[in-house]
Amino acid sequence: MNIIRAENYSEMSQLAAKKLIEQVNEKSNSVLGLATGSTPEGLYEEIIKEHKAGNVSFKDVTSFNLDEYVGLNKENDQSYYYYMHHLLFNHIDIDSGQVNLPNGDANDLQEECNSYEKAIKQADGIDIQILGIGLNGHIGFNEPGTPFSMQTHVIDLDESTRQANARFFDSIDDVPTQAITMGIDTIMQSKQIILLVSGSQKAEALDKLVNGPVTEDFPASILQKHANVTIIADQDALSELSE
Ligand SMILES: O=P(O)(O)OC[C@H]1O[C@](O)(CO)[C@@H](O)[C@@H]1O
Repeated sequence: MNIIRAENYSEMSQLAAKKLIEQVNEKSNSVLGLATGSTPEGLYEEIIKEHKAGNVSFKDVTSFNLDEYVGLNKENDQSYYYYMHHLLFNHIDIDSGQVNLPNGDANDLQEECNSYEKAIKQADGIDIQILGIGLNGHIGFNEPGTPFSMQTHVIDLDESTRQANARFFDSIDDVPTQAITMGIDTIMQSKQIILLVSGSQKAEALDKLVNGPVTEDFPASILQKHANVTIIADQDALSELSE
């Protein structure tokens, strides 16, 4: 794993934007895997800035997001559909027909998972996947104990994940109990992975990801087995990393 040390959140976001923009400028029809949560917000701000400065175009790009809450429709301001459109897609020239998120409001969730997985394969896989990490080691919404062999599936959210994400909702009762997420196998098939980590509260998770055993009890540990992973972390997140 390649580890890039950033001074702070802002530098982490700039370095990540640079990598993603390089990818798109090299291959205009890149397939991007995108993440939500607090961590990539700065990355999306940087991308918008660079796009507005004329340094990158997304008109031929396809995107697939990692996950979506079950039961929230697209208009719900807590859905990841809403997040992605408001924080990124509405501000760049990506074709709205080329952006993909799982539909957490689908009648048949299993069918939705199957067709999402199929769409990724039909796009010839993900060129570059952006990841954050949960405090419990989740990537996407693959909670501890999720088999590494899983493809896109419905997951019951850990109570700790619901608590961690409650900050975005009016109350913990409003946090969905399930999500659709790309599986670990789906994520591992990405050609390149960029994982962003910021803040001292993620320091222990980062150390476990890099130095701990590869185990389904800590899903992010599987990244040790991927051939092309870059971790971009800020000083606070790096504070517990044993060399
Ligand atoms: O960046 P945050 O908000 O700490 O979230 C960490 C991870 O949790 C998720 O938001 C899912 O809970 C992931 O998409 C994200 O990478």
